[in-house]
Amino acid sequence: MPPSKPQPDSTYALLGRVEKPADLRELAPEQLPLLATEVRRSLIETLGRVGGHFGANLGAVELAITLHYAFDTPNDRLIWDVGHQAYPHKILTGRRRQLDTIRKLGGLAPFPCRDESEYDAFGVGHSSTSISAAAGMAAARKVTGQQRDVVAVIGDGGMTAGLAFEALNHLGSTGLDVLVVYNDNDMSISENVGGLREHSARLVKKLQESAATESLRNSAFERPSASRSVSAEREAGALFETLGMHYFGPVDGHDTDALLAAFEKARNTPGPKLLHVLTVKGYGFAPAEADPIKYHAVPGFDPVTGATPPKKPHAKPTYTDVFSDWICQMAEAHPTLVAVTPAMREGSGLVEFQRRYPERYFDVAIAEQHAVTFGAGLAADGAKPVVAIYSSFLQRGYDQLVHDVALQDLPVLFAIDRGGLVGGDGATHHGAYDLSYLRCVPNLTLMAPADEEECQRLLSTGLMHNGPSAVRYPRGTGPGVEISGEAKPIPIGKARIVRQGKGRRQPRVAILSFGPMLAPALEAGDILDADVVDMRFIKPLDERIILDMANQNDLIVTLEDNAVSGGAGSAVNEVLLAQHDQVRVLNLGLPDQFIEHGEREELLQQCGLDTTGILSAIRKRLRARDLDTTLDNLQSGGRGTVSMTRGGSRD
Ligand SMILES: Cc1ncc(C[n+]2csc(CCOP(=O)(O)OP(=O)(O)O)c2C)c(N)n1
Ligand SMILES: CC(=O)[C@@H](O)[C@H](O)COP(=O)(O)O
Ligand SMILES: [Mg+2]
Repeated sequence: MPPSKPQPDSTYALLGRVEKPADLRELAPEQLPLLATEVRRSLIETLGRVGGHFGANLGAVELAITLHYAFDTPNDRLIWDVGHQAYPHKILTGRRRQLDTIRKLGGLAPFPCRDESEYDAFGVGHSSTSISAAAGMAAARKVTGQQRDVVAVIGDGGMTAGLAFEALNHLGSTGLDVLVVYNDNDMSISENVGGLREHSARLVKKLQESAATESLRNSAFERPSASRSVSAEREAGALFETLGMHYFGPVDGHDTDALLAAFEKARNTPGPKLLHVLTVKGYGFAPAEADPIKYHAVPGFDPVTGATPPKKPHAKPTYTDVFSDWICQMAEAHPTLVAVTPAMREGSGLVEFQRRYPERYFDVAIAEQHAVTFGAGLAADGAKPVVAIYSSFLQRGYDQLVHDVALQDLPVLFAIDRGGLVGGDGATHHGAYDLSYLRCVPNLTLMAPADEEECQRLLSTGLMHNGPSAVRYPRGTGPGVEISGEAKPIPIGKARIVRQGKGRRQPRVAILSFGPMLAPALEAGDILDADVVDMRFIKPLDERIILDMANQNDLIVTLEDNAVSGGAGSAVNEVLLAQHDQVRVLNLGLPDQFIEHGEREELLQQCGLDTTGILSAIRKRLRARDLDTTLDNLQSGGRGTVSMTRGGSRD
């Protein structure tokens, strides 16, 4: 049966008729402001219920409408940078009715995703990729002979990254016809920082002074009127013009007529061009305009008052809170300690640190590569840098970590948050590879705490260590272990046996757990009467404990919330292959595939990394004929062979 046609929705006079951009193009330009109001209403109503990225979406409503109106999507390519502001685009491209599934297991992806819609021209999640991708598409158009426009939309935060500048520098010299829409709301997740931001802010101020400022609505914000001084315009564009881009703007990004006129003008100017658009983060919802940091992403809220659910009393601290307390405490004792964040102050737990030690706090903007090498420079000349960074964003600073920090053996401490599965942000944001990509780097001490107290102690271990080190912890809360506050360093490379099997069961099993997997490891260990070890260090490994466990057990199980390929389990395998030849090994971790979005617990279950999945994988391995054979072999005094099984998914 053909799919039934969606019925027009009477809740929304115009939006109810828009199932795809072609419907939108049937509307008259004068109808677009009303459509914008309806898209905004839909966003507020839906995200109030289910949560998600919010403020940036409210700010990009008119942009999404007018871009789809003016350009022939999906043939014309529309690339959203980061993609956290692409909900209006999803609404207008046939996904309005599924918006309440966004970020949930099996639901809409958190960001544009090529598998989800033909309108999602490029998959995103990490920032500042859009101009490079657009340039690539424009170059592809040239060699394939396709006819299409290519448009990238990038925010002022996204524009601070080296990658964006690399792309502009290249694009400007190519002559390729690409429109870059620079969506400037003077905000990153927190306040945007840096010279480009200051330049832009000066310009807006000048425009406001040079024209009769008009308050477009009854809002806390005032934006520049259409008339502006020629010199201000020239100044605004100078940087981009220097790089070879035609500069247009700035334009009021909430004025649909102004946007359409600007697109028309840009379209008639061939070559690489940049349209500077001024918007307000949270536009149209007063609480979000007043507090864009809080409403960047929300758990849900009251659609009238904006009130968000109160924090539960006695809620456990998150690992981010644990880090936050630790770094403030350490800063008191270590006057040369400095904190570095690439634009993730809130998420990385540095709000209080900045308040107390503003002179030792560095937000370097969305610039992970620079953050890491900046840390190397700090360390080279005697400061104690703590680079607080999300696991998946550190991927961008990998060469800097290897070349600038580790190779020179510089004492930079990486506080790596969001290790393992993060939940609703999905495949782009899971910290699924850090143990793999870090454990091969010489000189680096790599640690993963199993609980809150251990997190502080390992952070201190790293801080006291005269070489590069990294402590990697997950998003959200831990098991709720009481924190002593002493944050005493742990001897490097020392694991701890948390549970000793009583030898009641045969074959005997030892579980070597890395980081937050200790809780399910212990549950499984209780049921199997297994030895359970909290490894704490991925590098250097506690080889003594590994070999003892191999000598005392028939099966070694390694457990981690990192990719099983090349992860902590692989490190254990290397030790056993080199130094032991009579033990079976089962490696459990994330499978060799990209993990989608959903609740962290749901995803862990899907990967077979909850207690049930772990037990089932171990039992399957114990039942396996080759293990029985080896056991027979061992019992009869023969030599078995070391055999590795790589797990990751459920039986
Ligand atoms: C490489 C990378 N670093 C950090 C982030 C986290 N992040 C997501 S959105 C954002 C702010 C982006 O600011 P902007 O581009 O101005 O968009 P706005 O939210 O203001 O619309 C940041 C830092 C990311 N997604 N990717
Ligand atoms: C889009 C983006 O990259 C950030 O907004 C990210 O979603 C933040 O994640 P946390 O909620 O884990 O801080
Ligand atoms: Mg911004």
